[in-house]
Order: sequence, then structure tokens, then C-alpha cells
Amino acid sequence: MIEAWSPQDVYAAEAALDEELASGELMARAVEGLVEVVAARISQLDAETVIALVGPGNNGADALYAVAHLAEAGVACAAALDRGRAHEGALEAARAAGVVLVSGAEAIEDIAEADIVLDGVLGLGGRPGLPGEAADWVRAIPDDAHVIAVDLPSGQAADGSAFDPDGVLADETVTFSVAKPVHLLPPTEQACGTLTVVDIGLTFETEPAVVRLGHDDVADLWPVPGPDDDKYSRGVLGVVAGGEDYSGAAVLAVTAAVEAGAGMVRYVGTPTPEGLVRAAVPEAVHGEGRVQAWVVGPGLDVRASRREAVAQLAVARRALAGEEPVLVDAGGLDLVDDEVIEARRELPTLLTPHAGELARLLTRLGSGPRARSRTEVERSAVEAEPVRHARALAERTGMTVLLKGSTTLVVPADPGSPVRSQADAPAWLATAGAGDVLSGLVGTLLAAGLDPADAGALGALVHGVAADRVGAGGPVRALAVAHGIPHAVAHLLARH
Ligand SMILES: NC(=O)C1=CN([C@@H]2O[C@H](COP(=O)(O)OP(=O)(O)OC[C@H]3O[C@@H](n4cnc5c(N)ncnc54)[C@H](O)[C@@H]3O)[C@@H](O)[C@H]2O)[C@@H](O)CC1
Repeated sequence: MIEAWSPQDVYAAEAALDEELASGELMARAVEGLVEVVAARISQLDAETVIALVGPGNNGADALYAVAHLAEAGVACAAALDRGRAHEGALEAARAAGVVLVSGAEAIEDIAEADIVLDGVLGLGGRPGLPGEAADWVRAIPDDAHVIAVDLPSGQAADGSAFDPDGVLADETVTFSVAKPVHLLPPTEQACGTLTVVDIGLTFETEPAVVRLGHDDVADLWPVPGPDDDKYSRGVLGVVAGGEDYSGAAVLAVTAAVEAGAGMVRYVGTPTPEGLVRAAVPEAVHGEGRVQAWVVGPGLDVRASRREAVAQLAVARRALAGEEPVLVDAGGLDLVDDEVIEARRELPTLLTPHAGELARLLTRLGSGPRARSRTEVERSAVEAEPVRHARALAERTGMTVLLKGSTTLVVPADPGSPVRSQADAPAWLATAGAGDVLSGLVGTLLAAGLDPADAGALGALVHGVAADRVGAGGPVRALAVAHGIPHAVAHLLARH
């Protein structure tokens, strides 16, 4: 599991530890870890020149001390300074070690020729935008240089809220003590490259801001049956999905639920998808009945008027009015209104929109206290600030929101709970029906008793791993992902 703490919490933990340690010890620990990574990269890449981009704060000091150590060890190092401003102690160390200090046009020339660029312009204390000459430095970084960001890529928001395409785009980031939201959240995660966390001894009393499950966490969370279990105790999932137009969604969701190990699946549909489910998934039973959780919505047409569709919708509405956990996806999202929100305020509910659906929901329901904001929300706005918009929907509805995308975000209704961020899926998984598979898989976990945030995060991880294993680096169709779930789960459980 990777946990990230907010910049405020990190500053508070640093201040507390700083009081206990000798002056400069915290930074010395950070620099030691940083130097180790850069030295390893120099030998792996056969790099000859390293340049540090040095900003005015402690982040610049880390970078400058690091090149001072490397220069002492014989590496050809330079440091770009903006009008000579930098941490005094670090500057002295760099001068003494023979680091070449450059600025202006000379800095641009040296950056353009560097093998490794160490970005120490801004760290946790950075505000949006690159200061002074730094914007020119960043533009001068050659495509083939290996860029190592110190703590975080400069220009990107530390809390992960805003991505700057003109900021630093790193090949890797070396951060201290713990990850920060910038490293785990879209849209900024894409600027970080691979992440190394150097332990400098901070401890935290507070909850993390972001949590990402790793493969080794699956065995702790996955509902593995014991000898006393039967199909009912393992969890019965009701699936209200598929209509005369989108009938395949039903097959995909039900298949995924059965493959994920639901004790039993009860399917409620209209004639065409029902026939398909009967043929494709003989394990499913048909019609309404007692369940431990519901999936409502894949392929559901809430505007259909034929008798069977109206009867199916009535079951969907009963599920939303009932007490069992409900996952609401696709067409089912159209059924979420003030009455449903009120009825489900204390009940486990997981909404699983993609960016476009989330934009439509926020536009229709409004956001903010008492839904006062009634502005049109565009899909592009959700993509630019996914966490903020998912949180707005979670606050508006009191429901957990799973926002689908190349990184899946799960934002719990409780604003104090960490956001979950899973980036396990290959890009090939952006394919029709993948969301239907996710709904069946996550629904099974809800029926087994997991809470919506755990079910969403764990389901997203397994969905991604199944796609990765089935596709083996190539294309993957949604049904194959569903059929790949058992092997993916077995593979992940075997790591324990
Ligand atoms: N506090 C500690 O004890 C430790 C801090 N460490 C490093 O310290 C960093 C945090 O240090 P700082 O708080 O000094 O933060 P930064 O190094 O990010 O620098 C903040 C400084 O830059 C200025 N600034 C920020 N954004 C600007 C902008 N857009 N344009 C112009 N000026 C801007 C601020 O006014 C401030 O002077 C971490 O990211 C980490 O790299 C590590 O050395 C570990 C130990």
C-alpha cells in the first residue's frame, strides 16, 4: 500500500521531527537518499554530466547539496541558479566541492547538454507557475536527458489538484518519508515518472490524504471463503442491467460477478438480455429475490416504456429504496435524484460514473451546500480536476464516488477519509464493456460485505491486473477481462 499525506500534514510532521533532531539533520537524511538514487542512475545510464536546477527554498537546497556530494565523488556537476539566490549552506558546499555555478544563457547551454537534470526548483512550498528563469530552464531540458525531480516535479501542484504542461515532466521522482498527493493523483501523477520514497523518519498521527492498494494488499481484503461458507454466506448479488438496446452489458456484468466469486447472482432484465444471460451464464438465477447487494444500471434504459422494461425499472427503484448496498452505474445514474439521495443517506452506495457521466450528474444535481451551484459542468473540467469534481458529487449525494479513468479514483462520502487512487490498468482496457465488467466485479465485493471504498479500490486493482494478464501487452476485450478475474485473483492471493 502506498499512502500519501497532504502538504500541510508533511510540514507539521517535519516541524515536529526537526525539533528533536540536530539542525540540518533532516535535510542531510533527504540528501543522502537523493544522492544514492542519482548515483545509481549515473552508473546505469553511463551519464557524464549532471545539472541541478536550484530554486530559492529547501527543495533547491536538497538538489544543491546532492550535486555537491556527487562532485566530491568526481562527477561533473553544474547548478543553475536564478540571480545567485539559493540556500547559503548548500551554496557554500557546492562551491567547495567544485560544482560549476551557472545562470542566464550559460545555464541554458549547460542544461541543453546535460545527461541528468535534477529538478530542485520548487518542492512542497511551490505555488503554481515557475519562478524567474526556471521556466526557461525547463524549456531547455533536452528530450533525451533523464529528469529526476526532487520531492515533486516543479510547477505541478503538491496536492495533485492542477497539472501544468509547461512544468517539469520527470522520468522519476525522489520524495522524502512519504508520498504526497501529487504522486498518486491524476492529473499530476503523469508528471512524476517512477517514484522512490526515501525514509527520513517522519511519523504521522493523521489519516493519509490518498491511499493506493498494492498487489500485496489483495490477500488482506479479498473475501476468501472458508469451510463453513455456503453460497448465501458468500454473498448474493442482484444485477439489474441490460435493456433491448444494450443487452450485452448484462452478460458482461453478470459474467464478471460470477467469475469474481459471487455466491450467487440474481439477474433482472428484459427479454433479450435475459435470453443472452441464460445462454452465457448458466450459474445465474433469474428474477428478484433476497440479495446482499445490488448492481443497478449497466445497459439500463430508464426511458424504455415496454412492459418488461417498466417492471425492470421498478426493481431498480426498489433496490435504490432498500437497505442493501447498491452500486449505481451507467443508466442507473439517471435514477439518482433528491429522493434517492435522502433515502440512502446512511446506506452504503457506490456511484461509478466516467468523466462524462460525472459532469452530467453534477450539472443535473447541482453541487455545493444545498446544491446551490447550478452551472453546466463540462467533461473536460472533470478531466482537468477529477478529484475536486468527484468530491463535489460525493458531498452532494452522501455517496462514495468511483470515477473511472486511466487512474480510477474512489472518493468516499466522508470528507475525512482518504481518496483511493488505483492505476493498475493497461491503456488497452479503455474498451467498450470494461465498465460493465467492473460493476459486476465490484458488486460481488459489496455483496461479500466490503465497504464501498474498499470494494471500489480492490475491484479497480483486480480489474486492471486481470486485463494486464489477459492482454499480455496486447489488446484485450471486456469479456476476456471478466473471464480473467479468477486467475488474476489466484495470482494475487498467492503473493501472501
Ligand atoms: N523541511 C524539512 O526539514 C525538509 C524539507 N525538505 C525539502 O524541502 C522542500 C520544502 O521546502 P520549502 O518549504 O522551502 O519549499 P520550496 O523549496 O518549494 O520553496 C518555497 C520557496 O519558493 C518560493 N516560491 C514558491 N513558489 C513560487 C513561485 N511560483 N514563484 C516564485 N517563488 C516561489 C516561496 O516563497 C519559498 O521561498 C521539500 O519539498 C523537500 O524537498 C527536505 O530537505 C527534507 C527535510
